[in-house]
Amino acid sequence: MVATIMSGKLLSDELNEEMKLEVIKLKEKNVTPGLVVVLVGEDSASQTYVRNKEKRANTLGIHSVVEKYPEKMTEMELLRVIDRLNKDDHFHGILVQLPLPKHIDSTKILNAIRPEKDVDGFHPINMGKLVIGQPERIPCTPYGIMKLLQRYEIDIEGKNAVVIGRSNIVGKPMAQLLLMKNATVTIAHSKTKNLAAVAKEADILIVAIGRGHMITKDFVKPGAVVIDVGMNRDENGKLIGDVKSDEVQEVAGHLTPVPKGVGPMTITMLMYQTIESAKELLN
Ligand SMILES: Nc1nc2c(c(=O)[nH]1)N[C@@H](CN(C=O)c1ccc(C(=O)N[C@@H](CCC(=O)O)C(=O)O)cc1)CN2
Repeated sequence: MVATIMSGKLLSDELNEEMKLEVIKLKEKNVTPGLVVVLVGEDSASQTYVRNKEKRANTLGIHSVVEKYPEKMTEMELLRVIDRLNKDDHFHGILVQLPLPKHIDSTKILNAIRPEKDVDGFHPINMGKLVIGQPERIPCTPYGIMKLLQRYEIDIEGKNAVVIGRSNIVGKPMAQLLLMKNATVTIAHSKTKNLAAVAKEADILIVAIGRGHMITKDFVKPGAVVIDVGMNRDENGKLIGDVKSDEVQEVAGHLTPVPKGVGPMTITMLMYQTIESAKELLN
């Protein structure tokens, strides 16, 4: 068996065309969706992601501003920035690029964003709404994965889904979204006993561990759908996923590549939620 490759890049391109039309319609009603991205410090990967977000927003016709601040900025100063952006009607979405410098408590900062403008879906109100099955803003990576599963017509109801990783950004919201589609969901993590056996039960396996090539074919049930959220650098600096794709693709039914799998969908869903947030102005 050779797995079908689920291309986040292709789906992103399709959704971009739809979003461009949505933005044109909103502009005809005098609403220009606005996104502000706040970047603190000099992390080079973060700078790349922020640049990509800005580029994508511009392509779609979204008003996009990047506010850059020095590494030594204080928590209080950043809270004041958020307060100002919360009140600025030009912005329907506020995103604070993570990770923040260590001296700043990211939870405090994310909790200060107005939930309506929280296009990352990380605010406790938005997380809570997701948990009670009334989502309004959804973390972009798991949201993008759900769109990929839908696009590739993956049946979720009644399936065994195993999510490896329990972060607030990916693992927990991912499990919740799969549960909402009536999967039987297991969350596995670093303390899980016999991870390979647990993973091998999965019809849908979501891997967000952060360890390059850790998931070999021994973790995968034949025909399973395998979603690789990992973004790691190997010894040559090459981007690799958590899944050893060359051997897993011989066992899995579907597999997301790294790059061009889950990554592009994260940015796409950020744009999508910015547009949705702007649309709410019309209601
Ligand atoms: N506030 C947030 N911070 C961070 C998030 C987030 O969702 N919200 N996620 C990550 C970084 N990230 C977006 O911010 C992100 C990372 C990677 C990609 C992506 O498209 N990756 C490409 C490969 C890029 C490369 O070559 O390095 C791919 O997978 O094809 C998009 C978004 C942490 N911070």
